[in-house]
Amino acid sequence: MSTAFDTPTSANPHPAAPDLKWVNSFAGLGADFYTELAPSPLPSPYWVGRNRALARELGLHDQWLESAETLAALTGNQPLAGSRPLASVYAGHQFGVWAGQLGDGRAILLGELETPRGPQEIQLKGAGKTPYSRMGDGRAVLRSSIREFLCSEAMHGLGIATTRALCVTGSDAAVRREEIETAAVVTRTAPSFIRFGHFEHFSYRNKPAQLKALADYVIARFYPDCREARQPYAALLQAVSERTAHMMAAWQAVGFCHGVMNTDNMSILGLTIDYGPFQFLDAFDPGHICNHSDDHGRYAYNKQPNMAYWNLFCLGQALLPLIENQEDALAALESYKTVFPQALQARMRAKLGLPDEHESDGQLIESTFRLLASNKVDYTIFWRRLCGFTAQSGHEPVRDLFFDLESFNAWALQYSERLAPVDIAQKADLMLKSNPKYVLRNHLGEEAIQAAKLKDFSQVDTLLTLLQAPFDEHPGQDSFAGFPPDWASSIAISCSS
Ligand SMILES: Nc1ncnc2c1ncn2[C@@H]1O[C@H](COP(=O)(O)OP(=O)(O)OP(=O)(O)O)[C@@H](O)[C@H]1O
Ligand SMILES: [Mg+2]
Repeated sequence: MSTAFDTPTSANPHPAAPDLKWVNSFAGLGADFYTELAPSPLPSPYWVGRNRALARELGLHDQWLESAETLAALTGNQPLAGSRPLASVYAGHQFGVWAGQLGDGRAILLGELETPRGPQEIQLKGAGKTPYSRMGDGRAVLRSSIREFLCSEAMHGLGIATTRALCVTGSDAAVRREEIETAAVVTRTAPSFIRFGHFEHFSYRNKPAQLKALADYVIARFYPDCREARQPYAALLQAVSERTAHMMAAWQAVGFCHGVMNTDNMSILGLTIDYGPFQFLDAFDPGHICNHSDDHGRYAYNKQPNMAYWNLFCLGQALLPLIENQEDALAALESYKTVFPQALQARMRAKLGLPDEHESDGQLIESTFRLLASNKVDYTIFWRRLCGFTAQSGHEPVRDLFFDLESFNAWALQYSERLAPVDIAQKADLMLKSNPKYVLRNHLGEEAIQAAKLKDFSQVDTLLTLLQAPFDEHPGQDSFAGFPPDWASSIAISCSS
């Protein structure tokens, strides 16, 4: 099939400037939804990390991510022909409180590209001030940009719905946070960056026509089945609730803490969005709070599923003028309460290597979580070691992780009994595909960041390779799959980014 991304032709001689096909459908919503503006340039940009696999998926030439023109364009220093840069307006509830109008304060949407994976929006995060920057400087620092770049690809590698990251470019331009840092820009992609907060904005401003236009746009592009429903907007709320439920089950199963689940950070497509103070659990602590700015633990690991429901409730309220009937809205939200536990249980069964469902599985999963919590066991290492556990053998490497051996032995007996009828090869295969060896632990990100600050980007590259295939063994790279060092617990990740 011939696409706009095929090998260069005489009409399109430079691989750095492929004939990108822009659609820019969001811009078609009209001026109430955004402000058109160009990104602000940064001096002397350089590459920090490049995701060639994603570039290929998007149908871009390999050389595209090598060229100086692309570097300039994705740092915001040079326009890309056909793009239509804009910052969108949204609102949100932050830490449970209505925050009023927000918007893309440092992210600029270049537009939407036609790609072999369907239309994809291209956004530059950290590309300068916009009318929605409020007190912010419109910038993102190198540290947080590397974290976002690596984590979005890690989540994708884990099979979790997420925005993606094509590259990070840096500049030595100074950015003031707690200390002086340097600037960076992450080029992100997603079918859409629309958040719950976009709907809240038009609802709270009492703009029903815009609210309806936005809902119709989202339905037409992403939830076309809802159009056929008796109440399309209630159907939309239900579909978003279900996607969010699947995303939350995936987070909980892998031990991912998001850290800032405000409604402006909830994607209408059920994608993980805004990688700020996130963390993959080291020792299993259900009440773990990864965001040092989250004083009351609103977004602690074990509260995330309820917070997602709270956020969906806000979306439901925002959609009420369209749904009209409160009963329909509540019924649509109910789906979260059934889909989330089912999806979580399915994921946990896979982690335990149980291909079929059994009525005692819920109890086994509960007792596994309790055991991990009381022994503060490393979450990722436990599950990976468990892949070698059978009813007859492989207990030792798992037992070594526990100090309360009596409880472990009781649990191991319960698990062994459940495993008895399961085919060993099938179990191992399922578990090795469900329990990653590599996750982006805080200390791994931190080491890559420290090296990157000295202009050594090799660890960013290495981590990207490992995290894009986190279930594979990667011989020779075991040091990236080990226990966190003692200093890892002193890493303080806050909202500052
Ligand atoms: N340095 C900054 N300059 C301008 N606006 C900012 C800055 N940091 C955050 N904001 C804005 O503050 C609000 C909340 O920020 P939050 O940290 O949730 O988002 P973010 O990390 O900037 O981006 P995103 O959600 O797009 O990944 C958003 O409207 C965001 O654009
Ligand atoms: Mg945000």
